[in-house]
Amino acid sequence: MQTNTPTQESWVLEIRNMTQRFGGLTAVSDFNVRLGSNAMAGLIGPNGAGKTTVFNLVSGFYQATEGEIFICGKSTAGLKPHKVTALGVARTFQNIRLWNQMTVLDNIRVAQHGKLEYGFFKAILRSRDYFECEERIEHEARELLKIFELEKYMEEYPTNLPYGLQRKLEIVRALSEKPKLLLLDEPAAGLNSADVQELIRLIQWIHKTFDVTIWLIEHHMDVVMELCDDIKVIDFGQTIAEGSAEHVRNHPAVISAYLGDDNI
Ligand SMILES: Nc1ncnc2c1ncn2[C@@H]1O[C@H](COP(=O)(O)OP(=O)(O)OP(=O)(O)O)[C@@H](O)[C@H]1O
Repeated sequence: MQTNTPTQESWVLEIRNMTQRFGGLTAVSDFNVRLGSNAMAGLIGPNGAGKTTVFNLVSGFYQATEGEIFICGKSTAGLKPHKVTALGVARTFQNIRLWNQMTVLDNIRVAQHGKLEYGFFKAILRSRDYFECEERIEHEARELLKIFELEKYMEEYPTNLPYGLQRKLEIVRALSEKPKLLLLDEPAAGLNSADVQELIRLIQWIHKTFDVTIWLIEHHMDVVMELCDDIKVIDFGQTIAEGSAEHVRNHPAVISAYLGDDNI
């Protein structure tokens, strides 16, 4: 999957020959991908195909059994998730993972602490750096919530928000980390059709407005087909097709993988 044809070093994400085994099960097999800056790509496949495993590998939750992953040319080998985040990867989850004991505002503020410019001692000593940094984080969090029209929920707890807004908040939280690569794992899961349409518009707007590469897993085919220029299809961990929505939709291997599934 190649988008915007940048030079070799400037792929936002490059995965080379990645394989992931869990005991005797090969969840992902010889997987390759290249995403350039500002790409909007999709990863689809039937249940259990290996999609979330790919995201877990890219975001450092798993270390690949074989192969390599590069974020903007830097290898993620051996890096813990927070170090991968620092390289510019942010994600959302299939099942929303917000911090429900914190307010909406604090969810955004805390997410930004991965990129703090002051250290432990400056925090203890309450130095000027500490206060300036905290002020900036608070300001940015408020601005972001305003931009996404969530400011009236700032002091609410996430569970008090309608489900569609919780999904949106999770995306905003991921964006607050200023990622170069945003991984969205089934953002439309559980949404009604009106909310799905709103989500499509939201993702299109984010893509147009922010300098970020978006990679999306989604079971709603209309969402993937409408949003993504480039779609990769996997089944039992193997890549079975890739290309435009039109190409993938009519590919015999894809039709066969989804046979009996009304979604395609
Ligand atoms: N930590 C793990 N340990 C053992 N097996 C795992 C683990 N994570 C995933 N698997 C297995 O790997 C395979 C791929 O799972 P994965 O969750 O990546 O699929 P998926 O395409 O995201 O599925 P779905 O669309 O249903 O979410 C499945 O057979 C799953 O049971």
